[in-house]
Amino acid sequence: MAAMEGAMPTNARYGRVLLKISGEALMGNREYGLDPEIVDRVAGEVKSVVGMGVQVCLVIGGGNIFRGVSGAATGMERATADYMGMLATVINALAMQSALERRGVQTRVQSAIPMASVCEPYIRRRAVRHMEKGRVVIFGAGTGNPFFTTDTAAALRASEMGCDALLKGTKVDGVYSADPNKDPSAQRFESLTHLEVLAKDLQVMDASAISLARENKIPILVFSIHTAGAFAEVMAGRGKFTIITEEG
Ligand SMILES: Nc1ncnc2c1ncn2[C@@H]1O[C@H](COP(=O)(O)OP(=O)(O)OP(=O)(O)O)[C@@H](O)[C@H]1O
Ligand SMILES: O=c1ccn([C@@H]2O[C@H](COP(=O)(O)O)[C@@H](O)[C@H]2O)c(=O)[nH]1
Repeated sequence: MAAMEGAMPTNARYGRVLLKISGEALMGNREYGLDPEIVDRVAGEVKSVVGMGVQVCLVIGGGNIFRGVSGAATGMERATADYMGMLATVINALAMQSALERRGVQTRVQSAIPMASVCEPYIRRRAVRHMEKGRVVIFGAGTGNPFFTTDTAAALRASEMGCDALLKGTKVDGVYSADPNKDPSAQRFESLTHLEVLAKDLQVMDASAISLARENKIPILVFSIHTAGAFAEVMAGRGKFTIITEEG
């Protein structure tokens, strides 16, 4: 378990985690973009977990601004649309950086697409060092490659950072037998194996992200980022979440 320099995690089940936040979850009731109150509240949740002595890194989706598939549906070249989606994730990363720093949390944004005057480029060892120093690292621009998603970027960065767990903070409180927003009779799972998620084709996270987490033996915890205090509760093994592990 990774521990922050000079601090031991208290109450936390994991020493270093990656939190993936869906872009749409930061939109609130708006149709597009960011709700500053929600961004601020989520920053508060992250601060609480940093306060537990946990090393935290973040990947934020871009679905509140732009998704490549939507651009492609209007006739745009898919790769170009995907680059627009990746740029959207950098906007969200900068908004979260600002919210965290207003709360006194030290951060660094690293982008998979270099943009020298805006943030650091992604450098794996440098990101690890930032976390060891207690800084929250926010990874922008996904994997840097079109045809991927930020779920896969989250599993990739969690693997590269040697994270003990990958948490997905989204609009639903766990993994269901079907999309609960579309099927009110969907049943919620307490635990699953990575293979079960793949075999049942549960769409809460991309199959490539699940496979990568499975290969690297990283547990995935899915919870609602809208429940106040949920991130810290999940880190302490309490509250409502679905855990996906090798054993289930
Ligand atoms: N079996 C399932 N269990 C739970 N949620 C599911 C399931 N199938 C589909 N979903 C949907 O997946 C969503 C979670 O992914 P979400 O779209 O929020 O994140 P994302 O695509 O990674 O982020 P972004 O909004 O940035 O594109 C939930 O809101 C839910 O509606
Ligand atoms: O590695 C990546 C990550 C993302 N994209 C593009 O960005 C958008 C937004 O990401 P979400 O995961 O949907 O929130 C995505 O639709 C892709 O178009 C990418 O190309 N590569």
